[in-house]
Amino acid sequence: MNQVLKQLQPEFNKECEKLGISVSDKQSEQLLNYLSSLLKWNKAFNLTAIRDPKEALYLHLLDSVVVSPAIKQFDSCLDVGTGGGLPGIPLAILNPNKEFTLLDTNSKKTRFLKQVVYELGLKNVTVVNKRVQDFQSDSGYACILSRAFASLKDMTDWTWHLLAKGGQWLAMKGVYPQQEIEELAETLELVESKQVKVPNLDATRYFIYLQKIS
Ligand SMILES: C[S@@+](CC[C@H](N)C(=O)[O-])C[C@H]1O[C@@H](n2cnc3c(N)ncnc32)[C@H](O)[C@@H]1O
Repeated sequence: MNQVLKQLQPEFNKECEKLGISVSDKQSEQLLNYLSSLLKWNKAFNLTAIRDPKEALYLHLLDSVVVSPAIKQFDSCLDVGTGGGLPGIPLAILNPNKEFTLLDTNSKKTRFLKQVVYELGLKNVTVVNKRVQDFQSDSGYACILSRAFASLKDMTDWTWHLLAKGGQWLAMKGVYPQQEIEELAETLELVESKQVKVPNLDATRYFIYLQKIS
């Protein structure tokens, strides 16, 4: 593991505890090993603009960890436009009993993800290299989530066929997406919007839950 991250591990564990998110020693190791790989392979795979380990710890890892309580009601999740695995990999580490599919159209990124899943021994993750519009699933997903992916309209249009009956979309947004909500089709409804504070992140996070109107 990256030595700077190793030194930051107690701080990371404390932040998780303050957030009320329980992280075992093994999960903490896996989370930091994942971040370490992301930073190590960044140059080769072009995974993130953030290069500083401490910044990445807060802006990537903790920003993903805070999603964990928000998906507790879902047993299967599709992380669409997952990039280097955010928030999908941290969520899969923290929720070994849920199934995660991490999808991205960029084959370099999915190659990195397959390697990470293998190295961390994650049995609950499937990595898919496809445009989401071309991806099919038999049973669909209870939750389709995304971080920094697309407008709410594009996200829901492109993944409409992948949501299981009774499922919900969960979009992570940096500002409240009033305009995007107004542009949504009448066949969709806003279930809930939650404001979430991420440690060391000046901006507020908004979790937007959407569902189909039946
Ligand atoms: C800005 S990155 C965000 C990555 C990650 N979710 C994060 O928060 O760091 C958006 C990702 O969406 C992927 N993407 C864009 N359009 C896509 C599509 N139609 N289907 C699948 N992936 C797509 C891109 O390849 C890119 O990796």
